[in-house]
Amino acid sequence: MSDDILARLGAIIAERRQASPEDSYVARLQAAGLNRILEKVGEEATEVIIAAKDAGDDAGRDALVGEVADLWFHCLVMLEQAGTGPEAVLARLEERFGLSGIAEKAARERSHQ
Ligand SMILES: N=c1c2ncn([C@@H]3O[C@H](COP(=O)(O)OP(=O)(O)OP(=O)(O)O)[C@@H](O)[C@H]3O)c2ncn1[C@@H]1O[C@H](COP(=O)(O)O)[C@@H](O)[C@H]1O
Repeated sequence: MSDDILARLGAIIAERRQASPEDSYVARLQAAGLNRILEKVGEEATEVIIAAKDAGDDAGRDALVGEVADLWFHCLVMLEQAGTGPEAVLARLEERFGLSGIAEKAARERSHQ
């Protein structure tokens, strides 16, 4: 089922701490460490931007979806490395749901005065 795919993927990424880098791409990234993971997040973000510029037709949109999936996946690996996971990000989005970005920014600026 796709509705809990982020949670399921987060759980697999955490389990890969016990896996061998020979057999698992995630374990290989974890063994390589934070800088390598951040390098991958940066590469994937750049690929998303390039794909978004070229997403004017079905093939382009499909390529963009694939690049965003790569970025989300590598962000999950980064979150696990930092000791957190997708549940925390989903909870944050849930908290913000329905709150206009403009209203949120205004409230933040008032609290800093
Ligand atoms: N969702 C993904 C996923 N998305 C992308 N990728 C990998 O991320 C890499 C993307 O990097 P690039 O496009 O830069 O390709 P590359 O040149 O092969 O990468 P590098 O050599 O630069 O590392 C590819 O190797 C993809 O296979 C993923 N690898 C794993 N998963 C999930 O993670 C689970 C655990 O994976 P393993 O740890 O490999 O078992 C899998 O079952 C999947 O569900």
